[in-house]
Amino acid sequence: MNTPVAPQSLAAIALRLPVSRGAYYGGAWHAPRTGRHLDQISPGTGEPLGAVADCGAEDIDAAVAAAKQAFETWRRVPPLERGKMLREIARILRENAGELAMLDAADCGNPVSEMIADATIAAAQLDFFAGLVTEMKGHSIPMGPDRINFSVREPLGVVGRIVPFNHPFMFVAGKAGAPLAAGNTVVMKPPEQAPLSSLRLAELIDGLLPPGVFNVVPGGRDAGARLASHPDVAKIALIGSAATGRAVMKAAADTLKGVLLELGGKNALIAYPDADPDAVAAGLVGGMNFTWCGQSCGSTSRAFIHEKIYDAVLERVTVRIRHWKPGVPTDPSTTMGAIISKAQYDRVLDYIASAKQEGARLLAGGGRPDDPALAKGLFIEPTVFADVTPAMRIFKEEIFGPVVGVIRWTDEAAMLDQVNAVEYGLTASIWTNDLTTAHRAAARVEAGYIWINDTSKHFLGAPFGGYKQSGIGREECLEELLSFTQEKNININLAGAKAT
Ligand SMILES: NC(=O)c1ccc[n+]([C@@H]2O[C@H](COP(=O)([O-])OP(=O)(O)OC[C@H]3O[C@@H](n4cnc5c(N)ncnc54)[C@H](O)[C@@H]3O)[C@@H](O)[C@H]2O)c1
Repeated sequence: MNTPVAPQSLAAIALRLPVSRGAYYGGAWHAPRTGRHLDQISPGTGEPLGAVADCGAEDIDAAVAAAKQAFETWRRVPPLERGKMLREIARILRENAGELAMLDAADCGNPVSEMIADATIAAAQLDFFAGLVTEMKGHSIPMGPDRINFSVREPLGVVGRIVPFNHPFMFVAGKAGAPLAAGNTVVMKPPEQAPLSSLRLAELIDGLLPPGVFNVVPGGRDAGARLASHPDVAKIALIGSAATGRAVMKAAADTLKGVLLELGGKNALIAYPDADPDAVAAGLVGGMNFTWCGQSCGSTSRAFIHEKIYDAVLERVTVRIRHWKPGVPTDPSTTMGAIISKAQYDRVLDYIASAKQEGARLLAGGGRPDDPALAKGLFIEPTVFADVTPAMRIFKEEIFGPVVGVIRWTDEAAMLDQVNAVEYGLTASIWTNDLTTAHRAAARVEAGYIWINDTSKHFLGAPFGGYKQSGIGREECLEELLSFTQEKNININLAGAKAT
């Protein structure tokens, strides 16, 4: 169960930075062998949050060695015992949800009020996979009266997990659930832009699991690349961009390890003429996840609105969008946070400039907020462009920022071709009151996760993942657990070990 935290109690939570700033592996803290550190800056205020180890290949090697050794112990821990330990971690996350939310708000710029949900979602994921440990089942296969044939599922070994900045804590904690439940050990590489909550997690759960079972190695591309290519890593799972997905897959190829890839999206919202313009407007702004500046893989950043309701929807969008106002992320009343880094901030502004230049009509936002209290942070207003066309950059490329492009359509077949004319295929949101239309559109859209008359929500147990270049594999479901196992078939000759 989620523990709700009232805004007034959030305001009472002090920002508590982790004391440990190195790598956590083998159940202990280690200074980076690279000798390098990265300064952490709060995106909302520009305040320094201290330096964190910038680990590299040597650190990954040491962590993988510790994880490899721990695998021999962890794989023998009875499944229900493993589940019990994961549930205990989930309990600790809930108990410290406010503190962890405050830390992520300061480090990654998402509003603290929403980051509480991240901690509780991570706890729910751990509970979910803890409950699935006995579903790691094999089968028995009929082979005749004098034989028994059956298969069992075993863990893979050391699993490498690389995660991005948009939900640092939720990913670092929640994504450890499936591989650990299945009996693997994990080397986690948190995002270099926001590693503090992962270090705090390691501090909070230190001693709960046998040493080396769960390891955290902060660093950037070097550390990630070594994890992907390491010969003793049995599987590599990435949440990140399509470009990084390609690099990870190439690095994994040398040792033929499996990959699980959750990548980017350029997702479509499709509104049919029978849909209520007000509901569509709410879906359009809600689906953009402006709370975390659109920095969400599932954001529906291309809205295809039928011409019959186009003007009515846009009119309502300009009203509804006022709910999202950039503000200091650690302030409990803030509804929209800051952009993660200067590089990403410049990138988003560049996309806004390109849309203006290419002839899109700016409907809302389009630049920095003018509030002087926000002058030191990386803030961009929620931005809507109307009259976007397929030739424009903002139609095709993932911005990963608070910018949505609205496209007018008349012909369904042509519209669906445009929806599918991008390299991505992660989510889609379809708005209509007609069941036949909804099914027809859902069948045609090339995406792995589709909402009808809804947006953004994830349903634990339902497979989440992408078509095309949005990824390989499915998460948040039983298949995720099974993807961290391998099947062994055993054939018994009942005649016994006798000479014939
Ligand atoms: N499908 C999903 O579930 C999902 C969820 C959240 C974010 N994302 C995607 O993540 C991207 C935004 O995050 P980002 O900008 O941090 O992505 P990114 O790909 O730049 O970085 C993601 C992680 O990969 C690491 N990395 C970078 N280069 C690497 C390399 N060559 N080898 C190994 N690791 C490497 C980074 O250090 C980071 O930890 C967007 O494309 C977004 O859509 C996808």
